[in-house]
Amino acid sequence: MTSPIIDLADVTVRYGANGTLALSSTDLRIEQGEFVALVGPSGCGKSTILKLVAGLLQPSSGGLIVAGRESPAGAVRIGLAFQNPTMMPWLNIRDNVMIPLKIVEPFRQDYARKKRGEYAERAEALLAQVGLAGMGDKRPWQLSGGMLQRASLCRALIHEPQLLLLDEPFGALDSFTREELWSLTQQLWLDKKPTVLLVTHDLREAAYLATRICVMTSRPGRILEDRAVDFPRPRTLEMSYAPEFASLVQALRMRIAEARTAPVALVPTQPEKVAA
Ligand SMILES: Nc1ncnc2c1ncn2[C@@H]1O[C@H](COP(=O)(O)OP(=O)(O)OP(=O)(O)O)[C@@H](O)[C@H]1O
Repeated sequence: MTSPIIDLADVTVRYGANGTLALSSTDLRIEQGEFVALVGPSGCGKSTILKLVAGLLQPSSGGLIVAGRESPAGAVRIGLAFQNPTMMPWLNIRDNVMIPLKIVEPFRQDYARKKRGEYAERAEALLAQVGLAGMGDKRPWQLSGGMLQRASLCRALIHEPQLLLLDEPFGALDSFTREELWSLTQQLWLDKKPTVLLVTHDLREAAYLATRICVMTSRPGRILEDRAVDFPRPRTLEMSYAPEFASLVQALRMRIAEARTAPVALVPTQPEKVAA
């Protein structure tokens, strides 16, 4: 058996001394190439897990291993996309997409030396793949929300991350655009098979995209239920209206409703450090 790319073992996160206990006794193992959706009541700690895995936060107690290391920084190439695709307004879309290549090694050195043209072509190819052919010269304010989110996906993928962290990336979009981007995200995952951790409130989205769905308890969050999603690929919107798909979504909805009304009181079992 291979070791997991992400391994949280009995993790606690408290924000500030005597502050919010966001996670308690949280265990989560994710194997390379999985597409895991984290769902649960609002404020249960989903984004906190993403921040831990991204290396933006340290556990107050418990163990965190990402790609075999205790510190995620530098352990693995990570791509990030959030609900609000923040773009640098002074850069065009192509240059925004290329930002990770200017920052992340080994691309950084080559970017400075010789490969800018080659990288620009890579950005254009990705933009074309997400339906933004010819948009590279536009400024962020010239694009719609859906177009910006597509560009943000390109930026998350341009440096070929082994780990893709998505925090409600489609939450602000209308339902038609959102569903288009599900299909696109599925295709991008099938092409390169990065490990994906997706935080979402949209249970249809989770069922459409994920190989596994982890339902969390209300805060302090931990994994309440861990379900494999076995629908065949590529999944289609038609499939998302089939009875077995609808019953999965309904079961998840019920589970989250239970988690909201019956908060689980948990006491940390190990000495805590305090998160910033
Ligand atoms: N930097 C911080 N300082 C203090 N408390 C925080 C901080 N970040 C998050 N929290 C608190 O920790 C808890 C978990 O937050 P987190 O953002 O991880 O939840 P979430 O499940 O992603 O929420 P939502 O579904 O509403 O986006 C919440 O009560 C939140 O208010």
